[in-house]
Amino acid sequence: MEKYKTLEIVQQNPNSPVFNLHLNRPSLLNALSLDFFTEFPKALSSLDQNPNVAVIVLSGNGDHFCSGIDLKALSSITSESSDHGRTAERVRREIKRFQEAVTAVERCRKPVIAAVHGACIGGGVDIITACDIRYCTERAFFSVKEVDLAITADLGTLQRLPSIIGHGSTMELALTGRRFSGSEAKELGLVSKVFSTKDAMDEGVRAVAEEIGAKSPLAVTGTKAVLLRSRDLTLDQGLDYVATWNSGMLLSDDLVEAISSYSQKRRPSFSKL
Ligand SMILES: CC/C=C\C=C\CC(=O)SCCNC(=O)CCNC(=O)[C@H](O)C(C)(C)COP(=O)(O)OP(=O)(O)OC[C@H]1O[C@@H](n2cnc3c(N)ncnc32)[C@H](O)[C@@H]1OP(=O)(O)O
Repeated sequence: MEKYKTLEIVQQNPNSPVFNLHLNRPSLLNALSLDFFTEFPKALSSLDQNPNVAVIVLSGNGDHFCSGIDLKALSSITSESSDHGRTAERVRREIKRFQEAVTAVERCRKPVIAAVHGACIGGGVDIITACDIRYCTERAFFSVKEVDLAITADLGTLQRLPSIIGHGSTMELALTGRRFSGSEAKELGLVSKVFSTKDAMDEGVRAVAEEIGAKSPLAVTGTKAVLLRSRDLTLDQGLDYVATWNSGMLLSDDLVEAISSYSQKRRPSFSKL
């Protein structure tokens, strides 16, 4: 397994297709450094390419999920030179690079589940809104904090959060930057479930991930791909897209196995992707 400065990949059980990806700068509450934006897409791509991986669980080492952009990294990308045009072009390129790093979660064919405890602030919210499923603990707290740093949030929250919790709630959270709790995140639909403790969340999320990991990899990756694509299409275009997708993917060994295991009353067994 590759080594990273800001991340850690753990396979808890060698027979399991569930891999954990940990944000790993716990002394700085997993603040997102420049290295993170290079390493995160690399780590996701390596998990995506690894046939032993079916599901990825993203969480934070230490007491918090993520305290947002590393405030030192932020000052390094905005440092001024005398040429405003060139400075602006460089800053734009950096923002695009950071955006691509977050979008790597969506580019990964395999489901990525966010498990949030403690703080999930700014860039942390950008990351979890790109994830496929979100859970948190009772002590988790969230903030779309950018407005308080005089920043228009630019790594995906303003684009992805509305389709998760609606335009009005996104506007209110992004304009106020206020902190909200795990239970409010559940009420809003940002997370699917709130667990009482981190241990309970780790166990509950692992069970969900194992359940998804035992399903047809073709159907799981197809579901992720089609749902994400359909978000940005009209209904008719989305239906057309899935018809074309399934004309290529439906007639698979997985379909034969799903039907025969059902009639033989046994658990299906699918080959890796
Ligand atoms: C181009 C732009 C791209 C992206 C932009 C993204 C925007 C954002 O992400 S906006 C959000 C930025 N983050 C914040 O404003 C959060 C700052 N942190 C906090 O508010 C608090 O740390 C806390 C999360 C509420 C937790 O508080 P507490 O438990 O009291 O811990 P602390 O003592 O404050 O922190 C411990 C240690 O970590 C350092 N630290 C925390 N957050 C960051 C950070 N984001 N960047 C750098 N360092 C951070 C903090 O300074 C402490 O370090 P010491 O050396 O011990 O002082």
